[in-house]
Amino acid sequence: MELESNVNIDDVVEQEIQKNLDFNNPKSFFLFAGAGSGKTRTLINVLKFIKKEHDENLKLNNQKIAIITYTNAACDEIKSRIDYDPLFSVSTIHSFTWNLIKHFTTDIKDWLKNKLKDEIADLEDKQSRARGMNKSFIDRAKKIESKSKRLSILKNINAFVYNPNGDNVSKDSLNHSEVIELGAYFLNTKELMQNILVRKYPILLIDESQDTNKHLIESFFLVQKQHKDCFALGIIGDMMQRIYLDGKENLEGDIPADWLTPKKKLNHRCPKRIIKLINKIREEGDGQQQEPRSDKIEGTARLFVVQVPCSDKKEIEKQIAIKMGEITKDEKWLGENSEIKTLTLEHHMAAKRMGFDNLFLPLYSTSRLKTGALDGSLTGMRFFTNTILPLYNAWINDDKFEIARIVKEKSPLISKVALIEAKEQSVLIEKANDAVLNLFNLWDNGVPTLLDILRNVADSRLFAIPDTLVPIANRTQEELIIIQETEEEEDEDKDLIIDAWDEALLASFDQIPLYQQYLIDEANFGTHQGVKGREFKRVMVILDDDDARGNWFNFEKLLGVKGHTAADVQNMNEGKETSMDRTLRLLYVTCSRAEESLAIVAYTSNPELFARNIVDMKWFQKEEIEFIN
Ligand SMILES: Nc1ncnc2c1ncn2[C@@H]1O[C@H](COP(=O)(O)OP(=O)(O)OP(=O)(O)O)[C@@H](O)[C@H]1O
Repeated sequence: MELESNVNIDDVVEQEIQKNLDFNNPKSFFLFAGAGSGKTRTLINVLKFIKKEHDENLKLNNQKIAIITYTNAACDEIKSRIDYDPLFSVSTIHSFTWNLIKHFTTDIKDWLKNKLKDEIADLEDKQSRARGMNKSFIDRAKKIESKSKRLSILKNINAFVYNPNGDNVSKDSLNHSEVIELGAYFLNTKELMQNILVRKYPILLIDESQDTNKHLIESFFLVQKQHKDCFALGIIGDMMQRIYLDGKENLEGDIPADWLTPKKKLNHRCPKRIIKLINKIREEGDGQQQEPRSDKIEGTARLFVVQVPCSDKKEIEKQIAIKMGEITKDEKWLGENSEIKTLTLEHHMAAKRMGFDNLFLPLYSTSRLKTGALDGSLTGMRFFTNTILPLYNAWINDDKFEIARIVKEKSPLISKVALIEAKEQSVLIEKANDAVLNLFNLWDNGVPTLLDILRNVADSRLFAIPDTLVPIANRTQEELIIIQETEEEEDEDKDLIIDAWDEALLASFDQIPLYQQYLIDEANFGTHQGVKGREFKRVMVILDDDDARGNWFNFEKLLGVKGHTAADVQNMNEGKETSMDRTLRLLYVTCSRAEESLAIVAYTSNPELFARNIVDMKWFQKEEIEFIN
């Protein structure tokens, strides 16, 4: 008997949202949409409906619909699918927030003035209690100096600048987190800002809401609450796919009772077997379940359990791919031309395997730098990836035009102002050329460290040094000696961010292109974060706590091979997030990328127990598990 098709069962979700898009009485909604449920398609259909039904009215009122997505690529995709219609303003959270606040120069100045004053007072207080000259003392002095300088030039700024995709190192610029903080602060405290928002955009739709900055999400919730009659929020997301630390925990639980909460049931991406697995994984989380499309294939999921310690992991994974080729009869698992996406749960593992760990790990292990290290937005990192690396590439390709273009665009030595003020412009240009030559002399004796490069650029002033790196770049010889001599001292007031950078900058410059490749996900090897929203026919998910290090993720604990620590138990009792929650979510995200077949490779100290637990949890059947010793 032919099974009845279910492929249209989610049409009601769009209809429900559309029906409630009444501009005289708008209803906010939280659309629950699990992996592969076609969020983008729903969003586009809703936008097309708005265009058809409300275009004229919106134009008459000079209003637009705002859509916030997570990445520039997602913005481009949506814009192209709505034919670049100006009725819709599609942007990332950073550019949306900046457009909202950018004309409030005086208010931004006040906010920044207070923030800098507080920070300086706090640093001075610590300085006054310091026991003597040591690394922390020197670092703090540099920070006081640079913050005081920023404070003193505030009054001269006529307008702030900010580029969501840029370096933001000029004196009048704001950085990414300042823009987000300002947005949330203004929305919470300024009625005018709220009115501007709701007047301009009667509907604000937020995609990937689980990873959108929690402070801003809360501010948008507040605006909605205070402007219910003329403003609706549409939040689209899946809490099981929350990856960044910035996102709001338990977003779903905070949705007001009068909102619509439609749910998509279908998964259009994965085959039946894999949906069964991700449903089981999800049972351990929020319990939401999906249905496969009735026209989907069965697909394949296999678990390979590897005893650790073991030798060559690369070879083991190669053999597993061959086995998957035999099981699935799919040649693309095999050989040189195989098309497999290997995903890891942990960035640590990816960094180590790809060889940029010295650079990445110190930053990634520091909680305030973690998200920036993951998405490549740290200004300190961008200095190397977006200025030095392109310059270096131009240098090895002997591309003089490109070198000149980068220097012209970025060097304060030949900035417009400097050239206007100069008596002889040619002198400045020569100085910039010498600085470039001098920089590349560093490569004469092998690949320099990032610290060598930083110091060289700080000396020549070829490029502006990002604020975070200034204390490190400007250390004098005497200070370096004191730092060396006092390095081992215990100091509870030490600056974790500077310390992390101190360690990261010891990495060789060679690690920058590898990190960059990882960021833009060119490598065949990725992590959950790089593959957000993507899909691949064949997926190999690697679980390896040994390589993962640290207590951020731990699949052996999740699967009962290792016991919970006292801290885990305490966190669980207090309802706080644990490494098991995070691991579960990442497992869900990675496994749900597979369109046809999936191999999970688990490196574990106790293969028998691991396999037994996983069978008990009904994630896999015995026949689907293979042991590798
Ligand atoms: N109504 C539909 N009919 C057929 N295919 C669909 C439908 N909706 C989505 N798809 C397809 O299903 C796949 C998953 O869709 P999409 O990537 O938009 O899901 P998603 O909700 O963003 O998933 P995730 O959160 O896992 O990234 C895509 O290949 C998409 O083209």
